[in-house]
Amino acid sequence: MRVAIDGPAGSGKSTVARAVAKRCGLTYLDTGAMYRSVTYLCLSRGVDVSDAEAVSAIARTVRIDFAEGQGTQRVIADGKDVTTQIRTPEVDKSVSRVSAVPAVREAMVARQRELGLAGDVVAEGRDIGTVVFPDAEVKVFLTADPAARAHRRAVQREGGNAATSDDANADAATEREILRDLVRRDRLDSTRSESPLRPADDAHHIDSSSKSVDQVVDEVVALMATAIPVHPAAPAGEGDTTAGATQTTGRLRAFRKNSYDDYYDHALRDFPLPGRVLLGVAIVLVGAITKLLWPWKIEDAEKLWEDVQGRVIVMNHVSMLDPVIIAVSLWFHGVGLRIVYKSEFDKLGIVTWFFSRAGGIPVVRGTADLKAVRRAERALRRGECVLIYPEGTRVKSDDEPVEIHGGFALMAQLAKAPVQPVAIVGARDITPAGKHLKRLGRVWCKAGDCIGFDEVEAKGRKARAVAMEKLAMERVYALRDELRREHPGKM
Ligand SMILES: Nc1ncnc2c1ncn2[C@@H]1O[C@H](COP(=O)(O)OP(=O)(O)OP(=O)(O)O)[C@@H](O)[C@H]1O
Ligand SMILES: Nc1ccn([C@H]2C[C@H](O)[C@@H](COP(=O)(O)O)O2)c(=O)n1
Repeated sequence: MRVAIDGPAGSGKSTVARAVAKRCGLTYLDTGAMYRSVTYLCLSRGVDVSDAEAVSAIARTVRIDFAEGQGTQRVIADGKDVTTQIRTPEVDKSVSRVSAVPAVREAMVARQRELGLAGDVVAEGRDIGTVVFPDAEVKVFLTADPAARAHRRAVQREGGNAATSDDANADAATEREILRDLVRRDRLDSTRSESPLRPADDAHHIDSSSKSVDQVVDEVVALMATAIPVHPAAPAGEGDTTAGATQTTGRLRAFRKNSYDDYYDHALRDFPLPGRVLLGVAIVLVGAITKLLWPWKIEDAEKLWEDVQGRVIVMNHVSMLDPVIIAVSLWFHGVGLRIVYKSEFDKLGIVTWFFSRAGGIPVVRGTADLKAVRRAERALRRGECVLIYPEGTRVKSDDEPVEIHGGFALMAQLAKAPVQPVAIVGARDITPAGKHLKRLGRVWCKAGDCIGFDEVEAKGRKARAVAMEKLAMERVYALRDELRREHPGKM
């Protein structure tokens, strides 16, 4: 999904775009930083910013990249970290002039599109919704009145943050000067002939003057949740290596410092061999121990492996044994499985290390985590199964209110994959409420038939996804009730 946030200086675009990207697992693209980099290079090389030819020559040859470091996104121009240098008053004064040069814009827009190639991006600037990504699924035009923007910027320049402190003060003279500069820049940015600052016709307008950052972020995330992705994921084999994109092809080599993302984005068959062997050993051991302590059985188990296509397996969640049973069973039948797990588990490095090698895909709960959705979609297209617990967390009693998280239907819909319901009973009894010690006991699962979207009657993509969620969970609970009838007393 592409999210475009445009608006005048100081309206909060960077703050909001960064927070939305973090919350939803998307790449953040600060396009203003790119125009600033060109401006900084001009100033540092003694190039007159009114010399359009000389400025264009720099813009055409510079290579701008973004990298993570020191807790923030770093801006790299021709291999040099310019993150700090591009935020000086000197750059502020000249950047509007530089960014008005058509050849500069042409070069920057081309690089921005390249950086956004992977699709999952929150880009902010002045012309994102109108020029750079006119087909972005969500477009926001963020404004705030000039006085509020000048105050925020003045506080920021003095090392404070108007977003986190209501009574943050700044020197009145500085604030006046910043206000003058902002108004001047607004005028230049919105009246230039080339890609002037203006809202896209289909942009949502948000005035942040009296809203907190969190309120604005919530509004954007809500817009994303109702937007329909229009950019299909790159089919398997078409991964690319541009910044922010995901490399999905090629075997991962052992002992090569592969990142966690490498594991989330690659096919299981491309994982390094030593890791796969180690995982196999762990699965055999865990399978044997759990079978011994809690003899488990899957009724109609062949439904899980007789069909080779990728599918989303949804299941009720009562204990940590639930994913183990499915993972062990599918591994023994050679079916690749990606388990979608809550990113809270990633607080422990060793857990992230193990889950990534085991083919897990982390999801940031309570958000539209589109990166996770895309990863799952690609896995399904490759023929891997995706196991997901729509109940979110373990349900310890039938009286507990349960909220179903619907991302699974979107994954299936995007990948044109079916959804398979599975139920489990007995596992809840092995961890009695309030106790850590496990009890021995039998556990039963039951696999249901795959549900295709052709069984769903609703019209429209969103309505069909919602209908699939409902139908799949009804089937899960019907299977669970069948198991309870067959094995009375088991929960
Ligand atoms: N809703 C808000 N309420 C209060 N302060 C905010 C709000 N949004 C952003 N800020 C603060 O305002 C300052 C400017 O925000 P930010 O840099 O995100 O604006 P911007 O639109 O990206 O500006 P520019 O286009 O010049 O880069 C920051 O210190 C930020 O913390
Ligand atoms: N897409 C963009 C982004 C930025 N600019 C110009 C306008 C600003 O004056 C300058 C710096 O941007 P900021 O860092 O303040 O967001 O760059 C543009 O023309 N188009």
